[in-house]
Amino acid sequence: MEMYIEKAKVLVEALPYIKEFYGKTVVIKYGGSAMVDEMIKETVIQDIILMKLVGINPVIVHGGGPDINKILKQMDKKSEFVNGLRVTDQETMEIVEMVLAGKVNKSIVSHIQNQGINAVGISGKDGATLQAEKKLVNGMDVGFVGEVVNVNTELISTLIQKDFIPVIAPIGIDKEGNSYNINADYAAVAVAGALKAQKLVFLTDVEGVLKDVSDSSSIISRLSIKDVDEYIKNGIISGGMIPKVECCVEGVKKGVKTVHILDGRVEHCLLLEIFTQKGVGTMIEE
Ligand SMILES: NC(=[NH2+])NCCC[C@H](N)C(=O)O
Repeated sequence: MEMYIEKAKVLVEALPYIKEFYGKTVVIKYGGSAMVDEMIKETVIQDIILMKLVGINPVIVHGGGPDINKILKQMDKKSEFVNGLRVTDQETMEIVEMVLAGKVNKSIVSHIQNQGINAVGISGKDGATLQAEKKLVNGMDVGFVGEVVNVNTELISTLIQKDFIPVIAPIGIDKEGNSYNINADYAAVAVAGALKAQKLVFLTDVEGVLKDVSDSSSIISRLSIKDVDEYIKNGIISGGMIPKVECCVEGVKKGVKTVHILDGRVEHCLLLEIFTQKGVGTMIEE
């Protein structure tokens, strides 16, 4: 009997969160290992479907995974580099768009449809969802690399209303109709902010924000955006974690209630974070 009680407790623990998040939007930035490992990929999709079936509206913004480099290589497309930065010329941009909005995007849609749930894959160009401008990287023009200047939420909102899970490839469009490659983290923040999402969840290849980077058990479970500057100053947040956390702060400032950094290598990290009290990653809030 004991065993059954434990199982019931898991569901009862989830109950207040199912209530709280019912009808709310949760944006998931899907990238890294969670996109590469077939087994993990399947569990991520399962988690998203469970969220959907308990009344949450998931919106997926995905990265490119290793596919872009692989296909550029296969097509023997040599990249030019300016001060270490890859230049996205017209031809490279076309390949990036084919891979992101074609292959990667549609593969995610297939996985969801395989489970009998409706998903629609769009790129940021569809419905002028991600309106972009050229972005200078370290003051340099590196081609068709863009930043989001405005999000038109109409198409995403329509899909949500009709019960489709939107799956968004981070490609922006400018006033002339040019395509821009957008960093998927930034695209996810822009989308979550514009939708005033309940949550933005980053699936990453790290445990979360750690107090001590060499100790994976030292995870900071909750972090207020007020404390971020100090954590950066004293080196607790450092290196590649800085831009990630800055994205989270921006999300909260744009009106997203909580932003989560999760370890996408952990099976069912989404369910564990969203439907338990302690969660498994770092939750960033006001
Ligand atoms: N890393 C954490 N402290 N997570 C707590 C998550 C709490 C709750 N399940 C939520 O999603 O809002």
